[in-house]
Order: sequence, then C-alpha cells, then structure tokens
Amino acid sequence: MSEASPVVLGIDVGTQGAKAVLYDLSSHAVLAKGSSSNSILPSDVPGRAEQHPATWLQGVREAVAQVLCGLDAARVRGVAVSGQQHGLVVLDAEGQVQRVLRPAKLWCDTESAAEAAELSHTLEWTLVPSFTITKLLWLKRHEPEVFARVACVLLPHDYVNLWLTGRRVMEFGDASGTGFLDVGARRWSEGAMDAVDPRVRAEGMLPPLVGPNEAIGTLLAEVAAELGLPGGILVAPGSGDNACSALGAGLAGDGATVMSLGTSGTLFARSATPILDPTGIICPFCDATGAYLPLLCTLNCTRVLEEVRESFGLEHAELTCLAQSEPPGCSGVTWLPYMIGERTPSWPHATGALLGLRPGCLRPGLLYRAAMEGSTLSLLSGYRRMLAAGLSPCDELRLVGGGANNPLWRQVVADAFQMKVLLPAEADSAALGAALQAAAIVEGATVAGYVAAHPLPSLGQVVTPKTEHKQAYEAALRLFEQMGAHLFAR
Ligand SMILES: Nc1ncnc2c1ncn2[C@@H]1O[C@H](COP(=O)(O)OP(=O)(O)O)[C@@H](O)[C@H]1O
Ligand SMILES: O=P(O)(O)OC[C@H](O)CO
Repeated sequence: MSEASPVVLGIDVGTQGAKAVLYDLSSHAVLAKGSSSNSILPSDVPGRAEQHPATWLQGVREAVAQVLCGLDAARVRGVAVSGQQHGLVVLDAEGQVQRVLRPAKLWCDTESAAEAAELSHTLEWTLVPSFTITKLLWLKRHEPEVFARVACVLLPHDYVNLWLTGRRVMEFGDASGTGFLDVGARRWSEGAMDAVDPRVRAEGMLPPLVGPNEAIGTLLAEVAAELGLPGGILVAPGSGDNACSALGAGLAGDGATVMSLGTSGTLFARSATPILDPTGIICPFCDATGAYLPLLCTLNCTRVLEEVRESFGLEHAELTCLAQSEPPGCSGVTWLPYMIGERTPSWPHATGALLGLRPGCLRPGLLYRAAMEGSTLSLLSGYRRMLAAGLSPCDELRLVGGGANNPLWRQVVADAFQMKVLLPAEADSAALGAALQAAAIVEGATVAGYVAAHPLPSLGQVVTPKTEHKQAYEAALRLFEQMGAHLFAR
C-alpha cells in the first residue's frame, strides 16, 4: 500500500451506534475503523422505540473523526452510508435536515401493530409493524396535525444522505423495506400509497428511486468542513444495513447465507429473482447490487443479553466465561426473548418470558446462556419457517454483527443449527459493504462487477457443530416453539 493511495469511507448508522471504516482502493484492505454509540429514547409507552435523527448525524461525526485520526483526509475519494432499515423520518415542505417533524419511529417500534394488521388485510400480504408504511398510517391516525405537515418521507440512511448531499432520494435495497415498493416492478406501488392516504401519491411524499451503481451527488462543502473531509467527493447511494452487510460479508460473490447478531437478528441470502412471500416471514427485499435479498428478521437479539449484562453489572467476557459451564439447553430453562414484541412470528404484543425455573437457577451464567440460546432459537425457528415458505436450505452460515464477537455464541449457533459457522474477516460487514459500494462508484464500476473483481479476504475462523448437542437443542426448540405459541399466538 502506498502512503498516498486513495481510500473510501463506509459508514453504518445502526441502532446502537455508528461505525465507520476506511477502505484502501489499492490494497483492498480496511485501513482503520471508528465507532460511536447511541440508544433508543426512553419511553413509558409500550411498543415505542424512537431516536432523534440528529443523534445519527452526531454519531457519524464521532465515528468519522475517529477513523480519520492521523490520515491525510485528501486521500478520501468517496463515501457511502448504510443504515438501520424501516425507520420513519418525516420532513415538512422546506425539507431541511434541521426540520424533522418528530423523532424517527424505528424498525423495532411496534406501536403500529393495528395499522399493520389493517394494511395486511387491504394489501393482501403480511406487513409487520416494522415496515415504514405502517408507521406512516399510525402517524396519520395518532398525530394528524404532524401528518398534515408531512411533505417527504425518508429512511434513516436517506436522511444522512440528505445531510451529506442536499438530495432526497431512496435506493431500492432500503426502499424495499418500506412496504411501499412494488418489488417486482421496482417502482412505488400506487395501491400501497393510496392505502395510507391519497396525499402520499398526489403530493409525492416518497422520493425518487435510484439504483445501486450511480452516485447520488457530491459532499456539500459545509458538511465536508464539519467532518474534515474534502468537499465535492462522490456520495454513493448506500443502502439498508442488511443489503450493505450482504456486500461486506461477500454474499454478492457466492451463494452463502449470512446471519447477523446485532440489535436485530437477521438471516439472509442473495437471490437473482424476487421472493414474494404472502405470509411475511421472508421479507421481499432488494439487495445493493440490483438483485434480491430474501431475509428473516427478529426484533430481539443482542439486547436480550444486554439485559443480563446490565442487571448483574458484568461484562460479556465474564458472563461468557460463567455461561460456558452451563449445559446446552440450560437444563430446561427457556427464555422466550420477545422483550419488545416480535416480528417473526408476528407477535407485536408478546413479552419476554422465562420458563422452567428451579431453585437456585437465577445464576448470571445460566441466564446469560438462556438469553443467548433464546435469541438463537428464535432465529432457528424462523429459518425453519423460511424453508417451509420455499427458501432453499443452506449447509453453512456466515456470522456477522456484534454478537459474532462472542465465541460461545458462535458455538451455540453452530450446534443449534447443526451447521458450520464461518466468520468473515470483517465483522462490521455493513460499514464495509457501504465502503465497497463507494469504491465501485469511485472506480466507475458496477457494484456487482467491483465485488466480483475484488473478492474479500478469505474467511477467518470456522466453527464446527458438535453433533452430541443436536438433541439438546432440538428438544429446546420444541419447548421454545410450544411455549411461544401457547402464550402469544392469537
Ligand atoms: N462479546 C459479545 N457478546 C455478546 N454480545 C456482544 C458482544 N460484543 C458485542 N455484542 C453486542 O453487539 C451489539 C452491537 O451489534 P451491532 O451488530 O453492531 O448492532 P447494531 O448495528 O444493531 O447497532 C452490542 O450492543 C452488544 O449488545
Ligand atoms: O440496528 P440493526 O443493525 O440491528 O438494524 C436493524 C435492521 O435494519 C432491521 O432490519
């Protein structure tokens, strides 16, 4: 790598914080990483999960300042942003970044459960409250005075793009998580817009759609100065974090399946054709290369373990050490992890539940392991539903997201799924995926062409499943599914 080699910046605006990576266009390596943390606004309202968009911009400033530390910023040629999907950002007719009409309702906000049920009936496919369309209808019903002022609807990463470039656009990967996109035709669905309100279509509330291979604009001088970046560099369209993660985990180049253990739990594979599942278990997403990304998402993943960490005041490493000595299946202790309701299965009103408690079992290690197993079984149950809905089975998983840092969790996933678990060299796959998209655009290539020409470094560690644990996890899954259905299926 030469000292002066050009680099691009990939930024991921997640629920629990922003991450930035610098990717070297000559060596094709990640040169530096930065991060910042964020949290959901405290609220007593059941189901509410909101963040103020200004906190995303602050998170980007902090993560970028870290990643640029010691670097000649003149080397940065382009930037792309990945973001948590689905969140509803509403702007008025002036459309300025500073004039957000209310805090953003996030992907994990389930207040729009009634609107989701109503829209599912009208549009004849199962929409969960995560989808942006349900949140806009909720806004119309519950805050009509705010809805009356809405002129533009954006997703979290579109909002950051607006700040960077002054342009309001949406790209297909993230747009496919709104519920407003006709995924097969790749255009806004008139039926979906009209199901919320005639104004959505008549007033053009949804921004123009863009593909993955063209820059959406250039970095505005005043924002460049704030971030310490050169003004005028290219800004790529970015995408939803799952679509970017697919790029950063090397999915565009092969037929792998990725599981992400982040605030959300997700499982996805790339597909050349759209998979439209009326049951709603498989989300009909577009990817960030012009193809498709059938995806399963659970609302409760790493935050369930965080509950244990915060309750006992211990670190992940300490809890992991204690949990190692607890048996697979946790001696019958089952944690239904639905702390904030759930989207797969669609149980927005479910709660967390701990079952099978015996005297003396409220040990931090056992509870931590039960949280880890519960979040994993929730994904395994969803994976089996995906297979039943027509997805091809896979025989290994590529594991990314914050939870992939945990060696015990990797083994639990391998054992519960009875599959080999592979760790990509870069766990912050969404930020890396954004950087790869920016690299393609700076080099004048298509995203698919660029990632095919520059494969990611070979995978890191491989975790093999222990066949002796298969029965314990199958029994735990049966109990998990029976208890969940008994308590929450309506
Ligand atoms: N060693 C670990 N064991 C378990 N969970 C971890 C570990 N390291 C990080 N995490 C979890 O990963 C979360 C961050 O995951 P990430 O994929 O970055 O989330 P997001 O993009 O949703 O913000 C942290 O908040 C933490 O809960
Ligand atoms: O905060 P994350 O990274 O779990 O993102 C949320 C996802 O976009 C939900 O699909």
